[in-house]
Amino acid sequence: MSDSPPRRLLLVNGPNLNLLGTREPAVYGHETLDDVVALVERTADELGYAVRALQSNHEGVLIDAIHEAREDCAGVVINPGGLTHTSVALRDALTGVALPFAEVHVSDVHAREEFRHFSYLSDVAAVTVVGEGVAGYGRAVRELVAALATEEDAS
Ligand SMILES: O=C1C[C@@](O)(C(=O)O)C[C@@H](O)[C@@H]1O
Repeated sequence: MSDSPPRRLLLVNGPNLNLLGTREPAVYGHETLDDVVALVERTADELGYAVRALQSNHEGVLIDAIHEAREDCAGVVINPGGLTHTSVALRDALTGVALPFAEVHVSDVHAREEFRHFSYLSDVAAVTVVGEGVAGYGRAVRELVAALATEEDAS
């Protein structure tokens, strides 16, 4: 009999997302990173999941946290910030631990500069939510948990 998967999600916010609320409010709105964490915790809690939240401006710190999540998390909700458009290493970390993940962007990256249109993560993400503001993190949690349930049913 296999152990049931842990009821915990890792929430990862990458570079510059600590500035949410004051950073380019016309693009990212007025809600803060604390608001993001509270929303993700509340939504996950309703679905029976705990959350470990991490924000870092350093790619290696994000990669280490993703590696560690393999030990005790069922999935990852990640806004990689600018690393979305540049980081093969972050993609490799996520595919390497083989945890289903939801990619979130507060802004509509497809309606912005062309260099934001490409994501190194989207084709391997279980869920992608773009341009719904901070509320998009809530949707990402719900859709990721639904994907995890489908996976569990199939196993
Ligand atoms: O830092 C960010 C934030 C972002 O991921 C978003 O949430 O809309 C979009 C990225 O292009 C940008 O570099």
